[in-house]
Amino acid sequence: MSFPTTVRIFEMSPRDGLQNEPGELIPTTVKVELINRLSQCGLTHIEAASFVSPKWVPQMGDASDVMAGISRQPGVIYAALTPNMKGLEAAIEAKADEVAVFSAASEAFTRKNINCSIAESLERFAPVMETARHAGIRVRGYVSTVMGCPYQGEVDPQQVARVAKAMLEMGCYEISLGDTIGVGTPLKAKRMLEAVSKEVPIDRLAAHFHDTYGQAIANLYAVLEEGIAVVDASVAGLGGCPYAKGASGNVATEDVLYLLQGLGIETGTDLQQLINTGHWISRTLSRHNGSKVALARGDCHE
Ligand SMILES: CC(C)(COP(=O)([O-])OP(=O)([O-])OC[C@H]1O[C@@H](n2cnc3c(N)ncnc32)[C@H](O)[C@@H]1OP(=O)([O-])[O-])[C@@H](O)C(=O)NCCC(=O)NCCSC(=O)C[C@@](C)(O)CC(=O)[O-]
Repeated sequence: MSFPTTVRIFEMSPRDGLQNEPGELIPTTVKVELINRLSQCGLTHIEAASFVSPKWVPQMGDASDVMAGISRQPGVIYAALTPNMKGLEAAIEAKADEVAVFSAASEAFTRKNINCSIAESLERFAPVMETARHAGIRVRGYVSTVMGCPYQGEVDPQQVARVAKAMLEMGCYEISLGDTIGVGTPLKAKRMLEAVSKEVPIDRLAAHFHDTYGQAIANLYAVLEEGIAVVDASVAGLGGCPYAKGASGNVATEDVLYLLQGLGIETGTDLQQLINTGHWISRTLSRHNGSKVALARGDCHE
């Protein structure tokens, strides 16, 4: 395979980036400003909110207010996580452009994350898919723990392939493969992708890599080489997972963009504006900026 000529970045920071932020609840105004700034950078796909139980993920409890507060830009998709019908109904009400259902390749992780088995999660998604289809809303699917699980350890690539296939057959337009705790390495990433792409065409797959072990950029390079053309990333490397202790954020969007620019791959995103946004949100949350590119470029030039 060879590298794709264009890559779509799916920006995760307002959802995956903020859902696990410790301490006080992040003000809705900060989330809204983050999303607006991201859309000004040229990003066209932003996961803006999560309609999950606020008892489980308190930081996402203001999802409806966030969706109501943003300045929607033409051509930008504002997406939301919806684990069940209750979430979907709220997301439709909030005018989410698309939604996402999420399961995992590990039974133990699925139980901790959404309180059911993998099979039950798929059953729960069936009415979500049906209702979203009637409402004309596209549904993305996430498979977590594709390269390792914080509870069960090793994860069989064939199991990742089975769950990904089931979600595709259910009607998900794209399956995002989550290295939830960032334990993957390039060879592992390639082997996992090899197994999954036998069941799901590569142009229906996305890479969602966390950077816990500092391997996310290397892993991305490996899967881009195999033809992956959709990458999930989070500005300033914001994030973690509430049900994956010790997991750090998604790979930083700035670092992904720098890699892609070096490969001559188009994304339509402004790197300097993204760096400024990463510095701004890191300052606002009093948080270390997890982007190496942003740190190398120094302070913001706003
Ligand atoms: C799935 C449930 C709801 C099951 O949770 P449950 O407790 O089994 O569900 P339930 O149906 O018994 O409901 C319990 C309570 O939650 C309420 N509830 C029920 N559903 C909703 C909803 N949609 N929105 C708001 N409230 C909701 C419901 O009304 C009820 O309220 P009560 O009667 O106790 O007052 C719960 O486990 C949950 O919300 N989990 C979310 C976990 C989560 O958000 N994890 C992070 C996202 S996944 C991720 O980060 C990985 C990813 C995608 O990034 C990829 C990767 O990196 O690998």
